[in-house]
Amino acid sequence: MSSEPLLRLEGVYKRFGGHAVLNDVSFAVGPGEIVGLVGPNGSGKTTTINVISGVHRADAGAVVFDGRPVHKLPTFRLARLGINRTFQVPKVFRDMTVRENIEVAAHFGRAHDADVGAILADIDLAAQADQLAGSLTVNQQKLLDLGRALATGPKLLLVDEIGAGLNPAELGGIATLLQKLAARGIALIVVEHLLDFLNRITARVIVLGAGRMLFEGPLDAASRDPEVVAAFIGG
Ligand SMILES: Nc1ncnc2c1ncn2[C@@H]1O[C@H](COP(=O)(O)OP(=O)(O)OP(=O)(O)O)[C@@H](O)[C@H]1O
Repeated sequence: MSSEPLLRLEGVYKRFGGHAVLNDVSFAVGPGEIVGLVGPNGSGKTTTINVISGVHRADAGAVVFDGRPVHKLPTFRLARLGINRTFQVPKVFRDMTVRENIEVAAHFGRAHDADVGAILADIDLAAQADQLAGSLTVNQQKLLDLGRALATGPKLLLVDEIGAGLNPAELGGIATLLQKLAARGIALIVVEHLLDFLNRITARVIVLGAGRMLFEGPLDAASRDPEVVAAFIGG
């Protein structure tokens, strides 16, 4: 990790109605680093991603990206700066071809010269380039969702539960791809319930419990941390 992180969350708070969903969340991510974001259901993982990507605005605290505060910027401005994400349920245009999905996404990002062929090869969908996205399998739609995010030329990619419902071979393929992206310098925050999958791609996790940061460090140490164990078993 370089001396200046790419992303810094500083004391981020988010409430929905009377419910405090994020409570003083602070962490940093460097270029090319993969960080796992884990925690029980409802602990605030997706909300963290939604705040970083501009879907929700933090009530207090700051999100600093590439040295500038970005927590008041809308999603499309953040995409142009180099922040993009995937969704738990892939958001592809089902009536467009795979290639068209990537071409459209490229217009919203930083890299207007997106190399569509290279992205299709990365996500292993070159053979399906002219098929309608709606005809793809769930795994392929997740890969296309990732490809759409890549078409914007992200420096930071937020990956929300990409592993759910995939078989071991599909998981292996996605793990390899995420590592390849990190090796190119893209920072990744990976929200995931599948700890074996996370363990393959990163040694560093942040654990949230009821919106608070419970732990930051190696995954194997997290699993021995009493507060983390209590949060997962509802203690
Ligand atoms: N737009 C919203 N309006 C109201 N409450 C919300 C909203 N989004 C999230 N919440 C609530 O915030 C809490 C945290 O939700 P979030 O989706 O961030 O959790 P999570 O850790 O990603 O959970 P999961 O693992 O189940 O996806 C939950 O109680 C959820 O119901």
